Amino acid sequence: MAEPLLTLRGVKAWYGPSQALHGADFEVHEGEVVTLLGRNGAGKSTLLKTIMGMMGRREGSIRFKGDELIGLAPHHIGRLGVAFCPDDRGIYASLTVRENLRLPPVVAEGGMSEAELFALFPNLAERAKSAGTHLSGGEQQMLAIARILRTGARLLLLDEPTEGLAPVIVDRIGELIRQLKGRGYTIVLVEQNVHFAAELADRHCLMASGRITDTFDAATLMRNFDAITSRIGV
Ligand SMILES: Nc1ncnc2c1ncn2[C@@H]1O[C@H](COP(=O)(O)OP(=O)(O)OP(=O)(O)O)[C@@H](O)[C@H]1O
Repeated sequence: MAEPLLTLRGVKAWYGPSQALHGADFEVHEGEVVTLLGRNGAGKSTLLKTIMGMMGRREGSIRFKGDELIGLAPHHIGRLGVAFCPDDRGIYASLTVRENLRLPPVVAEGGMSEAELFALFPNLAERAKSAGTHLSGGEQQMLAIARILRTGARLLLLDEPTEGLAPVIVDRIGELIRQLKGRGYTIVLVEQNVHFAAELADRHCLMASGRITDTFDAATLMRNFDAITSRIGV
């Protein structure tokens, strides 16, 4: 098998004096959709933030396409083609949809144009001039994803994209992730909604106490759904 696109070995990270990752090992191959599942506080969001260089202190090794990311600043990691979509979506209330969309710098060729994005997200096209705060939760999530698709990043780190959204919007996001996979994007998805994750991902990694404790392929999760979901408390 080819080298993974992203490889974490013994990754540790701290919030001030408090350690949140305790030696996480994880890898993702190009074109894969992988979920991080686990109880609240297991370290899923922290793992994404650590990959993106957003944790003050981190140790271990994070290799992306041959580059070591530990020690690099977030903007530098972004320029290598990694993009992060935070769970609070990070939409600027005082900016319009179009301004929010144009905020992150383009880092590589092959990002989607505004016209392509507005075709993919017709709701955003209709609201191009509206302020970020006037969007529904679902529209804000779409905008947060659209924004990173413009940059040309090919590794997308999505933190709970379905959180707090109505079932019809959750379905739309699932469909979007499938389309992105079809276009060859690599996606790491933090998800509490295991039903949603189970239908989308190639692989599932369980986290507990700041480590990856198990990895399952999609078929194994489906076969052992009840046992696995009870382990992660959902
Ligand atoms: N800003 C912070 N300052 C200090 N500790 C934090 C901070 N954010 C998270 N933690 C701690 O780090 C650990 C991992 O949290 P993290 O948010 O990564 O968990 P998670 O698996 O994403 O769960 P959740 O779904 O609740 O976000 C927890 O013990 C949490 O209390």
